[in-house]
Amino acid sequence: MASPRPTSLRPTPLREVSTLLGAPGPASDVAVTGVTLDSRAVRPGDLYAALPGARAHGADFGAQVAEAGAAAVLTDPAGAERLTAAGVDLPVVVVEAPRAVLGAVAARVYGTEDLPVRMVGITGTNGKTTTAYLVHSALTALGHSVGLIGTVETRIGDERVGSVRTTPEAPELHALLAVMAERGLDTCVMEVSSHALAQHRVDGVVYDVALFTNLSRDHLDFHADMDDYFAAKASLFTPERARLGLVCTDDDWGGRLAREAGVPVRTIGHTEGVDWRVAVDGADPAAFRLTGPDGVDLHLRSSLPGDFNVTNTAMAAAALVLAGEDPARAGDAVLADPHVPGRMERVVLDGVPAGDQPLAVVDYAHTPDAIAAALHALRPSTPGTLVCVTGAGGDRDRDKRAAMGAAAAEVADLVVVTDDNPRSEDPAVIRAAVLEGVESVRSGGRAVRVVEVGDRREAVREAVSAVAAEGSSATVAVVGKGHERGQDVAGVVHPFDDRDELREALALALGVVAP
Ligand SMILES: CC(=O)N[C@H]1[C@@H](OP(=O)(O)OP(=O)(O)OC[C@H]2O[C@@H](n3ccc(=O)[nH]c3=O)[C@H](O)[C@@H]2O)O[C@H](CO)[C@@H](O)[C@@H]1O[C@H](C)C(=O)N[C@@H](C)C(=O)N[C@H](CCC(=O)O)C(=O)O
Ligand SMILES: Nc1ncnc2c1ncn2[C@@H]1O[C@H](COP(=O)(O)OP(=O)(O)OP(=O)(O)O)[C@@H](O)[C@H]1O
Ligand SMILES: N[C@H](CCC[C@H](N)C(=O)O)C(=O)O
Ligand SMILES: [Mg+2]
Repeated sequence: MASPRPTSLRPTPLREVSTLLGAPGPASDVAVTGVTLDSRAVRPGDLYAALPGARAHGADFGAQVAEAGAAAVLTDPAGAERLTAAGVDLPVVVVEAPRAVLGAVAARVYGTEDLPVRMVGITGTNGKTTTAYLVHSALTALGHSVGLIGTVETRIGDERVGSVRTTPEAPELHALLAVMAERGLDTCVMEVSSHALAQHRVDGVVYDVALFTNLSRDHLDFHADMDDYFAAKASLFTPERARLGLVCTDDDWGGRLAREAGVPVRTIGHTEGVDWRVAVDGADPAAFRLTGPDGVDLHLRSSLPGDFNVTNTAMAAAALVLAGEDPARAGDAVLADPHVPGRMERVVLDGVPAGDQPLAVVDYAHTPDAIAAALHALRPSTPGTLVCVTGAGGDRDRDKRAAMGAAAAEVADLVVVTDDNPRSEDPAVIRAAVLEGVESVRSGGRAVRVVEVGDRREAVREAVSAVAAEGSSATVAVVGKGHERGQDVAGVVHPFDDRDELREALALALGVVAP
C-alpha cells in the first residue's frame, strides 16, 4: 500500500529548494508538492531524488518519472549527465551528495521543519520494536494521540500500514510526520535503524528523547566492523538529531555511548551508579523496582516474558518520564500488555487443553544475542525438551550465522536448522554455516540434538511432532521471522507466517485435523 501523504500542502518553489541547498537555481519557476526517491512511487508534482546506489542510479529511471508527472529532479553530477544523455526534459537541481540533503529538502516541502509532534526515537540492535510498542501503548493509555513507525507497521491513530523497512527513507518519513501533525497526533514513537542513521533517513528530525537499548553482532554486511556499527548508532546522540538521550549501560557499548554522546544523557540499567536503576524484586522474575532521579521509585512488572523485557519495560517507563509524563502515571501505563506481533508471541491451539500441548512461541530473534536471550527466557518454564527452529537470512551478515547456530545449541535440547529468507543465496550454504555453529557446541561436549530441514513448514512440523507427546512440559520456539508474512526465495516472496504454521503443526501433531 502507498505510504500516506499530507493532504494540504503549500507548493514549494523549486528555487526555494535550490536556495536552501546553496545550489545553482534552475531556470524554471516550477513548484513541487511532494518528494520521493523511488521512481515507482512518483506522484504528479513530485521532486524526484535520483540517488546513486549499490544496484542502480536513480537517474536511470528519469524517463519513467517524467512520464509519471514528476515536476523536477534532485541529483548528483553523474545523475545530471545521465538525465541529459537520456533526453529527460525536467528541471534539475544538482548537488554533490543528494542523500545527505534529502532530509532537509523533505522537511521543507512537507512543512515539518517546526514539527508540533513530540518525537521519541529508539535505536539499538535488539528491543527497538518491543520498546516502541511499550511506549506507544502506554502513551495511548495516558490519553495521548500517538503515532508509531517501525519494523512491523506504521500507525497513525487508528490507521495501520505494514512496513517495508524499519525506518522509512527521509521523504516518506517527513510525509508521515506531516500526516501525523495534520491529524492532530501529539507524539510519534519510532525505531531508528543503523541503516537509517548511516543513510541520512532521519535527517531533519530532532528527537525529544532518543533511546539506546544495546549493541551486539548484526548487520556487518553493511557496517565495516562493530566500531562502525556503533558510530552509526551513536550519531543519533548528537545535537542535530536529539535533545536528550536515555542509554542502557548494561553492555559496554552503552557505557561507551554514555561517555561519548554529544547530547545530555541519562543512563539506565541493572548496575550501580546509573541514573535509572532496575532491580528485580524477589521470586517473580518479571517484577522489578525502577528508581530514578527526583525520588522516582516505581514497583513494576513486565507483561512480556524474558529478562530482556524487564529492561525494555524499564526503558519505556523512564522514557515516558523524560518525555514529560508524570512518573506514577507512566508506571501504571507501562503495565499493560502491548501485544507486540511476533515477539515472544504464544501460539495456542484452540480446543486442546493447555496441558496437552507444547508451549509454542514465535519470536523475531535473528541475532546470536537475541536467540540466547529468547531461549534463556523460555528455559526455566520448560522442564521437558526445549526445541529451537532457526535459520539465517540470505544477503545479510554472513558471519553471524554460525554464532546464531551456536547460541541456539548452547540452550536448546534440539535445534532444527531451516531456511529464513534465503533471498538470492543458496539456502543449503546458509544452513551449513548455521549447522557449523551447532556442531561447535556439540564438539565442545554439550549433548544437543540437531536436524536439518530446509523447508520451513516441514521444519516446524518436525519440531512439534518431536515433542508433542510431552505436552506442556516441552517448548517449541520458532525464531527469526516473527511478524513476517513471507519467505523470500530468489526474489519471490512466498506467503508464510510462522504463527499459522505453528498452529497447523500443533493441529497435525495432536490429531485435531487429519494429516
Ligand atoms: C543497504 C540498504 O539499506 N540499501 C537501501 C538503499 O539502497 P541503494 O542506495 O543501494 O539503492 P539502489 O537499490 O541501488 O537504487 C538506487 C536508487 O534508485 C532508486 N530506484 C531503484 C529501482 C527502481 O525501480 N526505481 C528507483 O527509483 C532507489 O530508490 C534508489 O534511490 O536505498 C534503497 C532505496 O530506499 C533501499 O531499498 C535499500 O534497502 C535495501 C533494499 C534493504 O534491504 N535495506 C535493509 C537492509 C534495511 O534498510 N534494513 C534496516 C534495518 C533492519 C533491522 O531492523 O534490522 C531498516 O531500517 O529496515
Ligand atoms: N532488550 C533486549 N535485549 C536483548 N534481546 C532482546 C531485547 N528485546 C528483545 N530482544 C530479542 O530480540 C528480538 C527482536 O526484538 P525487537 O523486534 O524488539 O528488536 P528490534 O531492535 O526492533 O529488531 P529489528 O532491528 O530486527 O527490528 C526479540 O524477538 C527478542 O528475542
Ligand atoms: N529486518 C531485518 C531482520 C530480518 C530477520 C530475518 N527474518 C532475515 O530475513 O534475516 C533485516 O532485514 O535484516
Ligand atoms: Mg524492529
